[in-house]
Amino acid sequence: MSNRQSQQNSVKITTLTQLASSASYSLLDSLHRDPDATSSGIDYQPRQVFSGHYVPVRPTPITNPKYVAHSKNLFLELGFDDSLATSPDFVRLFSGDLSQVPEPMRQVGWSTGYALSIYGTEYIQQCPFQTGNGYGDGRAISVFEAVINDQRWEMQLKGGGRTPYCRGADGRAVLRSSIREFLAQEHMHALGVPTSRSLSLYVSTDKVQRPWYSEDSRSENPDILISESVAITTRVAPSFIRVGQLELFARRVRHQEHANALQELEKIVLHLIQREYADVIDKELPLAAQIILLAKEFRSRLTSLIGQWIRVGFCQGNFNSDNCAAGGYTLDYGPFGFCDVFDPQYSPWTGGGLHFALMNQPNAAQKNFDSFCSALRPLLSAEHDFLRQFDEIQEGFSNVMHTQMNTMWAKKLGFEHLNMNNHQQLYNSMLSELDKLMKQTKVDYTIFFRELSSIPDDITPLQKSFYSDLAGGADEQTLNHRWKVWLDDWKVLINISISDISGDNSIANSTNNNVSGPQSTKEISAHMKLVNPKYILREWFVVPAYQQAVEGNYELLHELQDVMTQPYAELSKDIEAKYYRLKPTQLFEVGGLSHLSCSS
Ligand SMILES: Nc1ncnc2c1ncn2[C@@H]1O[C@H](COP(=O)(O)OP(=O)(O)OP(=O)(O)O)[C@@H](O)[C@H]1O
Ligand SMILES: [Mg+2]
Repeated sequence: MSNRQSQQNSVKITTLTQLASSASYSLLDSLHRDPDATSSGIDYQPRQVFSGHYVPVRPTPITNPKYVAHSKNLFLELGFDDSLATSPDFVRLFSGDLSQVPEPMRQVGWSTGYALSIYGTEYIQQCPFQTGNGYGDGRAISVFEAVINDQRWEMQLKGGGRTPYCRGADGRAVLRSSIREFLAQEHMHALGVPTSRSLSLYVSTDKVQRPWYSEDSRSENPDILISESVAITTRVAPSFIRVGQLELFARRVRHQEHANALQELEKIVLHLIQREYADVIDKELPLAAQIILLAKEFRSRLTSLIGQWIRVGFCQGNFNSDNCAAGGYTLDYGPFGFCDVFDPQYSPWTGGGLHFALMNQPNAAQKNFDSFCSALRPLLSAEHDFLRQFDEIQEGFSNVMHTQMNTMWAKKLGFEHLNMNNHQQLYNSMLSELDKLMKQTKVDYTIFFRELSSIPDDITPLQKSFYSDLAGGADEQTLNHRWKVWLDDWKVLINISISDISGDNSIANSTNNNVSGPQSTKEISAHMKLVNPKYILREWFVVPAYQQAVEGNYELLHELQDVMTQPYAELSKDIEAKYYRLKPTQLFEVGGLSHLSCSS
């Protein structure tokens, strides 16, 4: 019986008391508490936190919490009954009120400090004290950790109120940004991209002021102040340890800030291994050997993650080390976006420049990996052999990243099983012409690859993805001719890959050494449709959903939730007409819709 079936058949959790019995607070019980913190968790003023791994914080509940949405998929995986999402105890806890939770749940949550590196450069100015001791979870508060179906989960409120790291801000998240994060997390999971997950979303009657864009504003930055409802989303992950968190402790070691600095670094690293890498790293190994395995595995997860992001056209517009989860999954859906037009320089965040643009994400990831390595290095200082291996792992990042990207493109184009050694030249020229054509024609990335996945007879279906209005001076006839030639070349390769598999040609050097590849174009098409999604969470789908939600109508939000958790499926004609289409030209360049200045 599959895991999912056994969960469906087992008795569902319907009360918070039942859920409480799975409580297991590994972080609170094995890491160090800030010695200056009070255990009551009434700790809302910005202050410096000099040591310890976490600060106990009691969330500040939102007033009149009202149910907006929950993730049915995650509920199913966790064995939660859907009714739990609207049960008073559950709503109370996940809207920030811990005062009545059943034992052994704890009435105090926790927030963690972290450091920040932007594209590999260490920053401390972001911290109000200019020391780095005031920077961390300013509005994220974890409230529960549990082992459910043999898997450890941490549940964290986003927008749960102020913490010592709030830097004078209000600790809140608005409904708009909460809906974006809520939808995106479950969409990414359905796309098969590792990510934090969404549990629940509650809105309040409380309002806060936020800078935003006036209607149809073309301005880069918000130009008005608006009043918005606050909300709390709960996100769930095996841990929320960020690369920036490891850096914080490593910097303290480097600057010899206190006597326990090295011990705190070691503890957080071992804790990370247990939370995120227990299945691949034996905890009985010496520390240095564990660190080598950790670096190797994180490199593998991170490079694979970036390949997956690019596969689905996802851009993490602010991929700093504090937004880089050390478990190797996607975290912090602030200024993120899925590209409509294929543009290597696509970046949804106006402040991200080219650093965090779509096709520069491998480089941004490498910078975060370098920050990760420099955080681990103090733990290897006396271990020369291990240090050499560690250097090799760090230096090997770009090669591994390159291989991941090649594999990703091969899969996206239906060549999972092509024997590259025999056809490299043909393959390379096909790929390079595709790159040029996609840029010159201005294709819709999702629609193009989805249409290609049907292995069309001619270019007519592909033309559905062309933004002809944007192609500027390009000569349409010449482009169409080039597309015809390209499609023929691509199909020659597709046919070769089928004969490679069915014939005697050696498969030993194929991209993944798997001999049981597809035997027909039909099978290749089916494979491609599992790699190239049909439905993608475009920002201009989300905007009307949150605009409606602000009025108390969640219909569009729930429809999007439904569609975007089945991104590879063929859905109804109505849904197709609504969600499988080009971005309307008039929506390009509109602030809040085509770009964002911050996560607010
Ligand atoms: N309204 C707010 N109140 C307090 N702190 C905030 C607020 N908004 C952002 N921050 C803090 O500013 C920093 C940078 O924000 P960023 O947009 O990267 O993160 P975020 O979206 O709040 O959170 P996360 O990375 O946890 O998903 C974070 O440390 C965050 O906690
Ligand atoms: Mg962040």
